[in-house]
Amino acid sequence: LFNMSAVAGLRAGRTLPDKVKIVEVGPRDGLQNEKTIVPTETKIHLIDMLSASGLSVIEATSFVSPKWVPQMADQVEVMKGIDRKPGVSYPVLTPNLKGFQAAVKAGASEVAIFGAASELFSKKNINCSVEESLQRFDEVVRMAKEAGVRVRGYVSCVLGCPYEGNVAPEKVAHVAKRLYSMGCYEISLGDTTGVGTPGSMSDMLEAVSREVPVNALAVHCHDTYGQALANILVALQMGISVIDSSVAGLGGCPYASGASGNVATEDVVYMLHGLGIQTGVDLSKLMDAGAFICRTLNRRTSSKVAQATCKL
Ligand SMILES: CC(C)(COP(=O)([O-])OP(=O)([O-])OC[C@H]1O[C@@H](n2cnc3c(N)ncnc32)[C@H](O)[C@@H]1OP(=O)([O-])[O-])[C@@H](O)C(=O)NCCC(=O)NCCSC(=O)C[C@@](C)(O)CC(=O)[O-]
Repeated sequence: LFNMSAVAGLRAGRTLPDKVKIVEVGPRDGLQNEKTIVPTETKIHLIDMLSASGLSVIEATSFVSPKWVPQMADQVEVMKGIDRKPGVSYPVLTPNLKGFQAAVKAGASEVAIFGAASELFSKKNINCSVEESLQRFDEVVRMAKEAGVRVRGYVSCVLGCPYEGNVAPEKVAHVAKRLYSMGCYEISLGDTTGVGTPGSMSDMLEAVSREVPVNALAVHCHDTYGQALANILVALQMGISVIDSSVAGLGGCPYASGASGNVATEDVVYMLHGLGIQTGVDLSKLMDAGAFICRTLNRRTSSKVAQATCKL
């Protein structure tokens, strides 16, 4: 169904990966901003439907303050309730040691720390400066190493900040390098408000990949300006093979007003399969998961693929 010469053209002189790992962030990034509290059973059912679709990484919840993000207050029950499929990783966000300890107690074997390339965003999101956050994260990573827990690192605002505007690629590279040096196995670069374009994505990735090996990088694109798939294609062409996305395009960040959801996982999978890139994901089952959560939340899917095929 896809035009081989166009695919060959996209691949020309580039090394598009044969396989991509999708990090599904819908149950966490997608739901954290929902105004009404989503029942715990719904979250658990969504995660189980997502694992049944073949996704191998599903970010399940956050161990953050319930005063800051009330939607994630049932994190322990979610971790207890999910049917953990062998071979599937269920990372959770942990901003500090308190969150890390609670996550491990709840059975997490992978966590994510989340910093930013912008001072004001850091303050609004986790109530500390970028440097203070890196010191906190260092403690978390050290304890995680002792406990045999893998740590992923996020950098937010890599292509722009809702409070500071432009963010220099060198700033992103600096934070990414610090997270990688402390021991994060993967660094996810977040275009938190979806302002980036293929041009700014390419400039930023060039700067970051001078400091962090490209095979340790992931991109995390919000689709606010409709640029996410184009930006992801640029990342693939630059050798990145880990893509974050959210089923049905759920989400937005509570500390980045106006940010729409992540790029829809369905749309990413459709594009990757069209490029002949393996994901291990069954698109039809994934769309069932998207239809389930949209029906339950009474919201419209943001996935163009789901809209086109009427799996709403
Ligand atoms: C980091 C803090 C906790 C600092 O918040 P703080 O108020 O500075 O923390 P504190 O250490 O002063 O403690 C204040 C209270 O919070 C409690 N507390 C302290 N830590 C925890 C914890 N881990 N879990 C539960 N409770 C905690 C602590 O026990 C205390 O409770 P009190 O004595 O008042 O009853 C807060 O700012 C917070 O929870 N922020 C989370 C914000 C968040 O989740 N944002 C969304 C995720 S980031 C994102 O979406 C972007 C991303 C990753 O997707 C990538 C992208 O798109 O860019």
